[in-house]
Amino acid sequence: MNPVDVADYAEHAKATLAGDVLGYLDGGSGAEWTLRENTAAYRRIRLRPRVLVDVGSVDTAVDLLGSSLAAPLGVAPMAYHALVHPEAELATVKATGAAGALFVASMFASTGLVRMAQAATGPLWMQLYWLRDRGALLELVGRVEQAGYRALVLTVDAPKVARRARDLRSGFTLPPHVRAVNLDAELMAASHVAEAGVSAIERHSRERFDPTITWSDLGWLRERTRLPLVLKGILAGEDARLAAENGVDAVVVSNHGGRQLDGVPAAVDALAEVVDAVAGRLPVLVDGGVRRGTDVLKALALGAATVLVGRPVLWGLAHSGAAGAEHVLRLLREELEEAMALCGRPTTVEVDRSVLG
Ligand SMILES: Cc1cc2nc3c(=O)[nH]c(=O)nc-3n(C[C@H](O)[C@H](O)[C@H](O)COP(=O)(O)O)c2cc1C
Ligand SMILES: O=C(O)C(=O)c1ccccc1
Repeated sequence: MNPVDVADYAEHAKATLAGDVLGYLDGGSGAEWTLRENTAAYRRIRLRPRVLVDVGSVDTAVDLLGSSLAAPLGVAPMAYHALVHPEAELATVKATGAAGALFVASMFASTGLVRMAQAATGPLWMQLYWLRDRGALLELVGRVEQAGYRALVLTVDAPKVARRARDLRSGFTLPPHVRAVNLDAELMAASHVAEAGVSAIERHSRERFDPTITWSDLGWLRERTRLPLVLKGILAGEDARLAAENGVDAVVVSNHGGRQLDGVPAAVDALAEVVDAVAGRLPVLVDGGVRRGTDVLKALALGAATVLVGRPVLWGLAHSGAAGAEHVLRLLREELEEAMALCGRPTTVEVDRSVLG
């Protein structure tokens, strides 16, 4: 049967992917409470439509850090797209451009960063973790700048990767053909070996990520790149304010898709606090649990500039490569268009908190 919504793609992935890969993709940390909250929270938010508004044409376009997007949608940075399809990030990058969305490549992408840039037809950002080896970090930043990426996204909610029970139970390790090709061979090797009680991904992050960095270190990176700097993994208003004061250009409200600290609220429930704290000084993005166009509308209403989508894109990629990933993004965009029309808000600038009931 042809998928008609994101839930259909989720079901297809569940029925067809190998158990350990599915567990790595779909799973979260701890008791997976936050993971469940991410989707449950959207279902608790109610919409408040206005009627007899001319919605003969609906425009989903937004501007974000100097780029214009046909839809307020982006692909969240996710490691190793090659786990689910041989065309990997080349397929998802092409799909994203075709859908008019933003692509955020993971530092742990399984495709070369130059090849991703060559396949891109829309804005492309690169996500980074802060490596203990600052030389290696800067060298990577140089290659990212050179390749034409338009922003750096520093993920700050993972000084170490959290324990994920599904990966420990399955003994998940990367298959030999899946590698973080933009990082050095030593780092890559660690992710292929399992060890009792520590997943391969958890271990290499512990060895290579720098858990000591603070706001003052951010200045060091800020001085060494001209690219806009985005912080991903903000959940507190105080941190959003500090971001604005420390030369950061945008923040992503995120709990890492329920994969880091379990027990934090759904990203969408933390959104208003962050939006209010930055008070228009920075664009605020959000990710986690977006599965419907109405979810996108709710996030925009709470002040998000753009919404990032994670797992659904990999479900689409697993289903049918670039076509599936593009269909997932187009579905969300079409559902958003429909929701905006039915809510009586034909442009994104008209979407504010009055949309919420
Ligand atoms: C398989 C997988 C890999 C991920 N890898 C990364 C990563 O390399 N860097 C990062 O900042 N976030 C990573 N994330 C988190 C996503 O960027 C995003 O925050 C999350 O998936 C959003 O939630 P959603 O999947 O419910 O849309 C990953 C998430 C998944 C599911
Ligand atoms: O799996 C993840 O969520 C993630 O962020 C990650 C971290 C390090 C390596 C690969 C993925």
